[in-house]
Amino acid sequence: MNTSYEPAIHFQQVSFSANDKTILNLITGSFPKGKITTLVGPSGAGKTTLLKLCNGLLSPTDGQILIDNQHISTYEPTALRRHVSMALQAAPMIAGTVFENLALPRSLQGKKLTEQEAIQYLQDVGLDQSFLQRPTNKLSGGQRQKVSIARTLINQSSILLLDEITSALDRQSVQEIETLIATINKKYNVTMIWITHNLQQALSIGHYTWVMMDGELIETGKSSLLSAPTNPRVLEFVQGVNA
Ligand SMILES: Nc1ncnc2c1ncn2[C@@H]1O[C@H](COP(=O)(O)OP(=O)(O)OP(=O)(O)O)[C@@H](O)[C@H]1O
Repeated sequence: MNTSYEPAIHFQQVSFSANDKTILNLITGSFPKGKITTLVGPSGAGKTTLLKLCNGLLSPTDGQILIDNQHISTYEPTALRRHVSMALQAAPMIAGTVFENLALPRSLQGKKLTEQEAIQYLQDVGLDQSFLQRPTNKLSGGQRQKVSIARTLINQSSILLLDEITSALDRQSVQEIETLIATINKKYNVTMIWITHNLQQALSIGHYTWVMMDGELIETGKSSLLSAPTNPRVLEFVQGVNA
């Protein structure tokens, strides 16, 4: 990984075990500020576990995690979740309207979101104001993902964790979400860590990539490393995915 970039998140010798099983083993590396880094690797490699360590949903068994140069444990948990937001494949929503879902992050802080602000956030994700009063159970998969992303914008998070947000979507929605993420990344300078099984997506959208296998970080660097891997384990993984 190019060390000339300021890290938004730094892992130093981080390990994580659960039920006597080592899930992550001595992970050291950084996620550059304002850039999109993809996390790729076979199923069970530990990618989601690593993401959960980044926003305090899990705590390391060993090692240190720094968020914006500050030890993760020094953040108050709700402040950390605002600073580091997460969007999931299922885009979980509360029953109710899009507006109620957008207002949720604010209401949890005892604050209000105006309709005008909500419309602005919807525009940011390419949805018009007619969506405001729509029930979330009437949204398509792509629209749900857009609302879920808008909700993270309301937190004004500087770091966004994306866990396979396009894997359940049709081709057109995938393209729309990819464009949206690239636009948000540039517009708000948000650092993004994106788990994807789609190597083409990792190549085209990610600036950097982490390749994980069996709980270890086996390669990091510019995402172009995925197109011509020199590391034999990465090559084997890429050939397996493309087979
Ligand atoms: N709390 C836990 N206790 C025991 N094992 C766990 C726990 N959480 C995760 N694991 C195991 O750790 C490994 C890594 O899981 P993780 O979900 O992080 O992988 P992943 O790379 O995100 O996989 P996928 O691509 O399939 O989502 C898996 O074998 C999983 O079964």
